[in-house]
Amino acid sequence: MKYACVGQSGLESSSNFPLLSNVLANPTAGEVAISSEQMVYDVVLKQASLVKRKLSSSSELEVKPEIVLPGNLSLLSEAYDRCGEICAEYAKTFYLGTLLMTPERRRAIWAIYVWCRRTDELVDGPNASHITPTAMDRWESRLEELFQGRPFDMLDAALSDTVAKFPVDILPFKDMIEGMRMDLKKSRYKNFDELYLYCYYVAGTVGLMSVPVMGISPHSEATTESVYNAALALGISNQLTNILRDVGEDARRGRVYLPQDELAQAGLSDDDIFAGKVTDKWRNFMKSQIKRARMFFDEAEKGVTELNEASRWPVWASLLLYRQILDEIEANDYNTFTKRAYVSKAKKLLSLPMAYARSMVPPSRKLPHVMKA
Ligand SMILES: CC(C)=CCC/C(C)=C/CC/C(C)=C/CC/C(C)=C/[C@@H]1[C@@H](COP(=O)(O)OP(=O)(O)O)[C@]1(C)CC/C=C(\C)CC/C=C(\C)CCC=C(C)C
Ligand SMILES: [Mn+2]
Repeated sequence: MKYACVGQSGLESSSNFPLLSNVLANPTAGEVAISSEQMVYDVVLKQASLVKRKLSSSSELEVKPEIVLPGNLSLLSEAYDRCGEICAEYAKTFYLGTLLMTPERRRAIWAIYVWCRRTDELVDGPNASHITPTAMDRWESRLEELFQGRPFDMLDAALSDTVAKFPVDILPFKDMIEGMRMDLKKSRYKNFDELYLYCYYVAGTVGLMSVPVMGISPHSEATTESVYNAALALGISNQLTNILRDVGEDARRGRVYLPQDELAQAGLSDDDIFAGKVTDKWRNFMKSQIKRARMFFDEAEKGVTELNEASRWPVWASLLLYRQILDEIEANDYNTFTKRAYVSKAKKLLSLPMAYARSMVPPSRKLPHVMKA
């Protein structure tokens, strides 16, 4: 059966899918039209059931014992240390947050971070103009190899060890590569449905990769699916924020990630983006985009408390810090053409104890059913 993705306005709510409607529109003959959100939700369900199955079939906790040859042990620990250094260099606050996690979880998250960073660098880094589809295919083959225990280099070896120890599936990794491929060949997004899929590929996937390592609290009564859904929402909200912050920078590279149909509805076009003038039309457009990004952050909040206690702080910190970029965009009068919205050091510092306080809140218990008099 063939599936066709369809467009959605993206701001309405529906019962099955938390933030979007699942409208079927204009499928061509022989196709069943499903929205990007439905496609991505299927991935969430698959990941959640996979992790449940793997955990219930294993008699140990999540971490498998080390079976390594004596010489390899120190090589592996060097590889993880290098991942930690890279993480500290690129994402200091997040790195600090990981220090609260258990050593196994912490180094596994570093290994995932480094693989994501390297994947992003392929299309965003200094050599991006030389990256061909073949290079992406080779990167994907390397991924498959490392999942089968045959890493190509030291950093891959750390991830190879991580995926052997935690119930991490290859699909979100492959999907991230797919997102980078999309970035190479696509510079416009017809509607929010197309943009949603892109955001899932490049950022929602990070949530799906991280939860099996971070772990869900043993006290959580939430369903695994709902926690994965929140993780996905955090990735989407971060990426939407990233896009709103970088409108000017992306336009200078010939890229417009904003949904074309919503721009048109607001009376705007690519030319307005390239001209970079803050008008009332632009302000109104940005207000609705910010509102949507905040809805995804709200959705993400519901899941953070359900994570293992030691994993909550870095996630809260990342959520609070990234969400404040939206406040800064507002404070800059929506000028994301020439001003980069950033959160000051003072505000960042203030957010850290706030994140810590939130991370102390245990998962909520379902109230026992109370009979009405
Ligand atoms: C605690 C935490 C944040 C863990 C995630 C660690 C991790 C593996 C991060 C990888 C990030 C990465 C390098 C992704 C590659 C693609 C990319 C660059 C995406 C953008 C990140 C922001 O980076 P930056 O501002 O540096 O962007 P530029 O390249 O400079 O443009 C993204 C916007 C998305 C990153 C997505 C997340 C951080 C989502 C994390 C979600 C979770 C950890 C799930 C938490 C669980 C629940 C239940 C809420
Ligand atoms: Mn990037």
